[in-house]
Amino acid sequence: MNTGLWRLRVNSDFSSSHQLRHYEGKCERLHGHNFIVEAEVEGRELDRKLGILMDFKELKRLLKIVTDELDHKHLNELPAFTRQNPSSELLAHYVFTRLRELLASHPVRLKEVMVAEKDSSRAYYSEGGD
Ligand SMILES: Nc1nc2c(c(=O)[nH]1)N=C([C@H](O)[C@H](O)COP(=O)(O)OP(=O)(O)OP(=O)(O)O)CN2
Ligand SMILES: [Zn+2]
Repeated sequence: MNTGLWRLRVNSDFSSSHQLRHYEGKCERLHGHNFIVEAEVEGRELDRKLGILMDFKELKRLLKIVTDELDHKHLNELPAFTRQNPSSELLAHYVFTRLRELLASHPVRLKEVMVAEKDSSRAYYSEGGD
């Protein structure tokens, strides 16, 4: 059964402080969030014996490597965010780029990453237009 498209979605989280430079309002001041992250991969070929696209365990392990890089940090001090703001949008871009590097040897395509400061405020990043 190797037709069609499968998508897998896993999540992780991290707790960090940040401040949005140039923001006119309270978010310019130092504050923190318990960020939630989701990542979705897709692929067309299942492992024939196991019937899985990619082991959820492995996908979660790789996502956790990335969220651990952000956990309990002041995000503005990380090299990726000394010049650009650690907004949800740019955090989603950061996680996407790092996770895609870690997925290089796996037969899946990273489709989308979501970062949420809270359940009601989510930013999504993807590439390729679909
Ligand atoms: N598009 C974005 N907008 C905002 C971002 C962002 O990353 N992308 N970030 C912030 C701040 O981080 C701020 O901390 C958001 O705080 P929040 O508590 O969500 O703001 P509110 O108090 O207005 O939320 P309520 O849910 O209405 O209490 C701001 N914007
Ligand atoms: Zn914030």
